Amino acid sequence: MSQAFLKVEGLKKIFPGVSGGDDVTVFDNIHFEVQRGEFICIIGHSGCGKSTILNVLAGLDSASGGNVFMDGREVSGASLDRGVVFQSHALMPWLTVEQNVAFAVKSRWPQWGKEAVQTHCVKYLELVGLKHALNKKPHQLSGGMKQRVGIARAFAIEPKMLLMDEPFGALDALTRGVIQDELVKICAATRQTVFMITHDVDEAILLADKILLMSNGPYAKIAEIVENPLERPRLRTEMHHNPHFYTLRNHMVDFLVSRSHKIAEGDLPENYDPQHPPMIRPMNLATA
Ligand SMILES: Nc1ncnc2c1ncn2[C@@H]1O[C@H](COP(=O)(O)OP(=O)(O)OP(=O)(O)O)[C@@H](O)[C@H]1O
Repeated sequence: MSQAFLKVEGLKKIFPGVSGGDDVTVFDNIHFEVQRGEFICIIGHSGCGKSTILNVLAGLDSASGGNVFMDGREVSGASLDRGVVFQSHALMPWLTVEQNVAFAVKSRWPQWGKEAVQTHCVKYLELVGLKHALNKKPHQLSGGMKQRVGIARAFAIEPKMLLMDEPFGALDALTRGVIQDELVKICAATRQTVFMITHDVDEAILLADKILLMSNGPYAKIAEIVENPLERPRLRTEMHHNPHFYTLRNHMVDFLVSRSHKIAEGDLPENYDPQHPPMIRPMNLATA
């Protein structure tokens, strides 16, 4: 069998207790794999450790145990091989839209000339609908436009893996929908491998190939890996007509409102193996 593109083995994170309190094991024994070109979403209640996992994958935080391998190499420290998009767009306010993207592109390909950098930046800014705003400064942009610049910048460095921590969390529903559609298009065009945190079940169904369901902490677990059966291309405005949509949606909502708590209290399936969390296919949920 071929090696997974990203392999997470036995990941554990302990944060030291505050003011002499006990240490907290946020999660332990986390195992999962991501194949090249896959879009993975992770869903779980606040505080279960999703951002911590993402930061470890990005190389911005270190684990207390376990390993992460990407493309056959152990991840240690930040690298342009992994692009990150956070909820806050983190743009440089003194640079224009194009210059913000160009800054990252020049770091990735320092040998490129001015024209090559410009063509590359414009291509990605066009993909997120910002060709008209190349010369604007961040303070002249709406929240949604700023987030689009962050997304264009992350895709433009063509990272081996893109990590997104609730990128649309701060946006209104309408803007969120428009940018989700753009993300669907840009992923289809680039076949980018993505690991994304979201709290939005519908967003995960629209975007993901697989959804990792994380139980509550401490000692949070990857309780299930849900395969998304909805064929691509998916349309936000039509996918609720797919016969699998509500089965999938109800399964995830049910996890969040009830099973995620029960699992945290120790109510795990008898044959649960953290190294191979149950793989759920919604068309046969009853027997999964
Ligand atoms: N630097 C830190 N020091 C101590 N505890 C921390 C630190 N960072 C995170 N934690 C704790 O670790 C746990 C997991 O945090 P994390 O931000 O990874 O959760 P999350 O699932 O991403 O939450 P949310 O959905 O609210 O963003 C939380 O209980 C948090 O308080």
